[in-house]
Amino acid sequence: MKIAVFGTGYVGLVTGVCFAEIGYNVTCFDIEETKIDTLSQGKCPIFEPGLEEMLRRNLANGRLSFTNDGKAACRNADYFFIAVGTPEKEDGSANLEYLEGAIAEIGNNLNKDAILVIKSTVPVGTNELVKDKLKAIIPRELRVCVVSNPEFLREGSGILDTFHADRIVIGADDQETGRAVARLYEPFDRPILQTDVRSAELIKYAANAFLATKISFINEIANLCEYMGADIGDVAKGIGMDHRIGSQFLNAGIGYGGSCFPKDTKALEKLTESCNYDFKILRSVIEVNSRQKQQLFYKAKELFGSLHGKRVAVLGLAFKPHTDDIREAPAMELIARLLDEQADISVYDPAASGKVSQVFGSRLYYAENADAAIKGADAVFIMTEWPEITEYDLARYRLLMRQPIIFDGRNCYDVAEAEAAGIAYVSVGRKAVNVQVSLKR
Ligand SMILES: NC(=O)c1ccc[n+]([C@@H]2O[C@H](COP(=O)([O-])OP(=O)(O)OC[C@H]3O[C@@H](n4cnc5c(N)ncnc54)[C@H](O)[C@@H]3O)[C@@H](O)[C@H]2O)c1
Ligand SMILES: O=c1ccn([C@@H]2O[C@H](COP(=O)(O)OP(=O)(O)O[C@H]3O[C@H](CO)[C@@H](O)[C@H](O)[C@H]3O)[C@@H](O)[C@H]2O)c(=O)[nH]1
Repeated sequence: MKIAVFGTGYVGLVTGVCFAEIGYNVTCFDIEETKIDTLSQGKCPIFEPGLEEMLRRNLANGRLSFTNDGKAACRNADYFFIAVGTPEKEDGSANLEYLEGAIAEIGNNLNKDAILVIKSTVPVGTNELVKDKLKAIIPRELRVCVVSNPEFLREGSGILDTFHADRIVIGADDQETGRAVARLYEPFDRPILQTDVRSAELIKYAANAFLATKISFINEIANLCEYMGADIGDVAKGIGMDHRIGSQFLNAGIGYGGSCFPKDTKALEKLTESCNYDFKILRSVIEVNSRQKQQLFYKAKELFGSLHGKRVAVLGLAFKPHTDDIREAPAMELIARLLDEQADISVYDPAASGKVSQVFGSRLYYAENADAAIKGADAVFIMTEWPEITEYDLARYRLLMRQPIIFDGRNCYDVAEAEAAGIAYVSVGRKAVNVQVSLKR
């Protein structure tokens, strides 16, 4: 049995590697030649602990291979897993051009009956369009069934999430095809939910929209805490202890980023237009997030008046720890604003500096470590809660900065400790100490 995976981005790579790990024969195809070359040499272009070892192991045992030859990838494949990107278009809707490219490649090279499984996040109704497109290209005697199998892994923990998935959703209009895909997943021994195709497509958007809602909700409560003199740490803990609410995704901060929540919430909003439905909560979630991303900057502006010529250090650039992904990272938006203000910026991230330098080039100073970034700074912004940043000794800010002022978007430090250390400390949803600032309304 042969599995062909289309797309070797994060999802495609983790899917291919994990299927090989449980014993399947997997060929991964991508249109990017350099990516295929790198992967064929056992080098992982993505930062994730453990992924490169698993990649190498399965290359060596012959279960995993990479190619940019579409014909070779398709030949004799029983299952096609589509994991190409579905990025945001300018109007917020999902761009399906990569999906269309993959479908054309498969349609033109198919040589036997197969099952096509769509892992990419796609608007409701896309699987049906894919089915129609394929039907129009493939030889009449061949049969391809299309199945929706949305992916729920998180960046940085993709392998763990695959082997410990809360659920595997399989949407098929033909029960037998759905069961065939379910059997493929049996070795993972995780709960499987079989649904119709449209429900599976919507589950993906609904899950991301719900998680984004939880984040925007707690960020609004954090803002209320600042106005009302409460502490978001205690409030989040107090509500999260109710099992009906749950404690996860209640970390207030500088808004959600990454390659999924921002694009998928906007795509779902766009999708509601097609049925003329006003999804009021979702619209607010998006708005709240965009305002939240600006809060720390506004607080700094209020404090300094002008940031022109100020030495500013940004600690943490990735949209979250344990990844080098900077897509929609709050730090990127902050840096753009600081550059507009003509601040003098040094940055540090354990993994993402290389990617940031491809965007901002020599306009930033890329420090080797946190010490070098904050040395001589007038202000520090903490944007990603990497362990080495959350564990960074408070006393070093006093020692190394020109004046110890921290804008902490991830609530890394205890407020009382920052106060006792004589640091001007501004965090989210907690009282500012040794300084006075207010929120942007
Ligand atoms: N990144 C995540 O954590 C995550 C999690 C769940 C779901 N998703 C969804 O999964 C999909 C893929 O996400 P990603 O982050 O892996 O994307 P990505 O943009 O990192 O990678 C997509 C890959 O597809 C390749 N590609 C484009 N056209 C192709 C074609 N015709 N044939 C073969 N390969 C082609 C690109 O070269 C690229 O390597 C998206 O729909 C995304 O929304 C992503
Ligand atoms: O309490 C929280 C939790 C997360 N975030 C932020 O939310 C964003 C997304 O975080 P996370 O969900 O951990 O990362 P992703 O890798 O983007 O994963 C999400 O997006 C994927 C792509 O669709 C889905 O598959 C996953 O289930 C879903 O969690 C990041 O900016 C986090 O900083 C918060 O601000 N507060």
